[in-house]
Amino acid sequence: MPIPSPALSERIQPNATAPELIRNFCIIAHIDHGKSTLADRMLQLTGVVKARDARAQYLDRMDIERERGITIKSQAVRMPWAVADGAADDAVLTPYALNMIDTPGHVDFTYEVSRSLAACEGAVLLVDAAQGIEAQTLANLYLAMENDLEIVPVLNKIDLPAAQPEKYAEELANLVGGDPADVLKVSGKTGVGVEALLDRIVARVPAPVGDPDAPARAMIFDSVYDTYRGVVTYVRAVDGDLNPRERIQMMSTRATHELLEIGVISPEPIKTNGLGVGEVGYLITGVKDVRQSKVGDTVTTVSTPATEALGGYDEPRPMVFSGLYPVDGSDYPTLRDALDKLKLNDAALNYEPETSVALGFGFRVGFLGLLHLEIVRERLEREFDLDLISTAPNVVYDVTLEDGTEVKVTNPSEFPGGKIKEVREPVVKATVLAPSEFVGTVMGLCTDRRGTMQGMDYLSEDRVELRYTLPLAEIVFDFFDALKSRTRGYASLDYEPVGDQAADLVKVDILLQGDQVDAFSAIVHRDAAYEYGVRMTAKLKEIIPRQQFEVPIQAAVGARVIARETVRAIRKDVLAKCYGGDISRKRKLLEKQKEGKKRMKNIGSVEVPKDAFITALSSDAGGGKETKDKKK
Ligand SMILES: Nc1nc2c(ncn2[C@@H]2O[C@H](COP(=O)(O)OP(=O)(O)OP(=O)(O)O)[C@@H](O)[C@H]2O)c(=O)[nH]1
Repeated sequence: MPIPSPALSERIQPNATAPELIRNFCIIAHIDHGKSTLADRMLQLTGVVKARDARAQYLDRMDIERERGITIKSQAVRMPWAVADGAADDAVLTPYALNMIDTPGHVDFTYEVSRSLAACEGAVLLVDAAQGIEAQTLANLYLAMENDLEIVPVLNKIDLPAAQPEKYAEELANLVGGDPADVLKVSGKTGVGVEALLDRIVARVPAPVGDPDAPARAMIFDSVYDTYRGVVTYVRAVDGDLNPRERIQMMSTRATHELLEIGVISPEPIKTNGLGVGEVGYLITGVKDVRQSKVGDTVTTVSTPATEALGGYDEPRPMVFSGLYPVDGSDYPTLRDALDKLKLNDAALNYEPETSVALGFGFRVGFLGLLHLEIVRERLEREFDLDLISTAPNVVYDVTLEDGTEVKVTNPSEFPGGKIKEVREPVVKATVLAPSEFVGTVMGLCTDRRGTMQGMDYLSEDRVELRYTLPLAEIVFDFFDALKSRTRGYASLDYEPVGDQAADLVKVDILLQGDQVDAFSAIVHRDAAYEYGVRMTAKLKEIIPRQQFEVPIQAAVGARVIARETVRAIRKDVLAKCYGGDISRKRKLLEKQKEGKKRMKNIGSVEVPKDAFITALSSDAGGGKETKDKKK
């Protein structure tokens, strides 16, 4: 006989914190498969968020996150959930504490995803019942399996008319192993099946294990800058315990801090007397900069320090660089202050001043990827009221000269002109999932973008997984856009950096009247140089206003000009007053005019309004395509 379901109010009593009553889990999903909606529903069901306080995507706190409907920073919430154990007639309710760690879903933030996963014992693998498995479903699943997490497969959005729960339950069961009948079917929107999912989490996700008597060790999986409280560090305690007023030490840097406050989020911060084995909560130390509290680092106490850190951590490594310039040059100091402030909250942000002939004073900024670039730019414009222009994004190149000197190039205009022995560029391992009818199309695109095929698998009859190695630079431009448009939006993409490779790359310079315009220099494959040159010169011809003299626009590789356009001079009609007259007089006037122009050309320089550069750059920048697509 099934155990009668207890009343909801009985199930959400405050709960104990013994490790065996704790379940730490996260939800992993492809973008837009409904992770945040499901998380909201869980918060509401467990009484953590009262219905009247509920607002869409409670966990996504940043304005940008809410507007775009994406999760950038992970957050952790504790929820009470009691489960009936024992026989039907004398069932007792056991109160559990469920810690839900919300993870970002976008490729740019894979490192944050993997740290959040390391803080859990289980993962709800959420798949849209109308879409099926997508590239990030796989990428996140593999990350979860690497972390030995118990996977709870779940189909979401079963309320949609287009949902095909039976078909995708089978696909999902094939992927994670198990019976299609075991795949839970829920709707985050209507709440159907969510209680059963909470019960399944308690039943399937293992309780945390750790040694309560060992020196304290807790892993940092997120840290956020708060204007009032300084840095708030989210940790998962593994061994021992952390208590208020203790001095703690960061194991990677050996820096020590006093613990001012310790607590859990449910869903607002609640102070507690400490964090023990398996618990997830926050620490406040008065540190003012997130770089002193690094994601992936291990926290221990100064009095009895642990000797071994928990796993390693990666420094966030910028993959994509772009120049950021204020449209109004006098905003430069504001931009500098704004970047300094943002950096307090974004350990991955990285910048140094640079100047450009065309754009004036600005910064070369390193980002984790294109979405990161766009978010930073948007926050700068919105939170600091700045008008910015960003140059086309590029990756980092390692250049070895013939004399053995090695140069790291983050700005194409600094690409060395001398004798080059080798240029290396970053490559990624890309996974594309697409309906099988598009296999040829996807292969064609990847080959065009210098990809090398690594493998291909059929996930089901009509869905294929293609694996390629591709230069990151090729993805940075418009790969995602091209992929989506060629597959009518059905393909999905995920990629991760896997090192670098030597490539035949050249720098294409754009010259106006013989002068190099730094903002337009680009590093491209030798075979693509001509096309880039022709495209840029044609575009500039359209936007550069006509001058008193002729302006040549050239694209050059080294000293060799590969493309040329000319902005015609405004020709004053010197013959206007010359009715009739003989041809020699006309010729004389024209000769004289030509002389004058030559002089002007020599002494004058091209006057190009900054707007023209801005137009050219903004229509060329590859940024933002992924998010634009997402917003649909
Ligand atoms: N019909 C229906 N729509 C849903 C359901 N769950 C989510 N949605 C919708 O799907 C869209 C994406 O949901 P989100 O919860 O923002 O998706 P997400 O996975 O959190 O997205 P990221 O945070 O960007 O990874 C939204 O428009 C939701 O309203 C559901 O169960 N049924």
